[in-house]
Amino acid sequence: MNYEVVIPAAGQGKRMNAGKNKQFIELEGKPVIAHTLSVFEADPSCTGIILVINEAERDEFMDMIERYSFSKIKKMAGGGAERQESVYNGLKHASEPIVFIHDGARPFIEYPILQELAAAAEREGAATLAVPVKDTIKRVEQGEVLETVERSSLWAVQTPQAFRLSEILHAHEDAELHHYQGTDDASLIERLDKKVQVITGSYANLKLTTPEDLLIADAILKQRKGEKLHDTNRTGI
Ligand SMILES: Nc1ccn([C@@H]2O[C@H](COP(=O)(O)OP(=O)(O)OP(=O)(O)O)[C@@H](O)[C@H]2O)c(=O)n1
Ligand SMILES: C[C@](O)(CO)[C@H](O)COP(=O)(O)O
Repeated sequence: MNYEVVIPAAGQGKRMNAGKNKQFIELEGKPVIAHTLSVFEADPSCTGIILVINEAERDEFMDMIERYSFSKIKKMAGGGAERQESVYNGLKHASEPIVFIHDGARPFIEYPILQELAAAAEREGAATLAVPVKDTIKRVEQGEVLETVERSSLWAVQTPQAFRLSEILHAHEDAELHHYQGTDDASLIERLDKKVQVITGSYANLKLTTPEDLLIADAILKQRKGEKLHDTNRTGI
């Protein structure tokens, strides 16, 4: 099933504290955003990529696109002050009935799960990847525990999230109208009392947020490289 993807990459990476947009941090010599784009570039069902960027970084993005010969980027939209605004700016350029939204800062998404997500979005209207939380979660105020939240139904939500285009556009329009700020796009659908299907993702699909995430990122890449080498040796290719 075909889809387009909106990739917000217009953040500042404040928590990463790298002195630049974290999209341009290199992992094994390749910028984070190039790792992310490569997955969608390689997926035949992805018909177009809408990349959302800071205008001030346009030249840097253009150089990266040329260097890796990405051919599916149909639009580079300008980012907004918050992620939600950046995504909405990108969505306005989408045209496929199914659209994915995926953080530029999640470079480890893997190809096989994308079809499952697209099918769920077509069937249910909205779908997200998520994983069960591993830690005990407590509600805390002013350094004091208020309660321990029952963990069995808590999931950590990831991207991609997939939607019928008409529905997510309407949800963003309505959120803007009512000044609602969510931390993901699925929550904009939820506030309209519509269903969001959960597809179990992978703990490796982490969002690079703080410096220690880069250590995990290196380990994931090394492990994947090792796996590829192992496959190549087995098949003799
Ligand atoms: N105004 C914004 C804010 C975020 N993003 C993008 O949304 C994704 C997830 O956001 P986050 O991890 O919070 O990234 P930053 O906003 O860059 O990080 P920070 O909050 O630490 O500054 C990232 O790919 C980021 O580039 C965006 O396009 N526009
Ligand atoms: C959308 C998201 O990736 C879901 O986990 C996440 O909420 C975006 O990151 P932010 O730090 O809230 O901008």
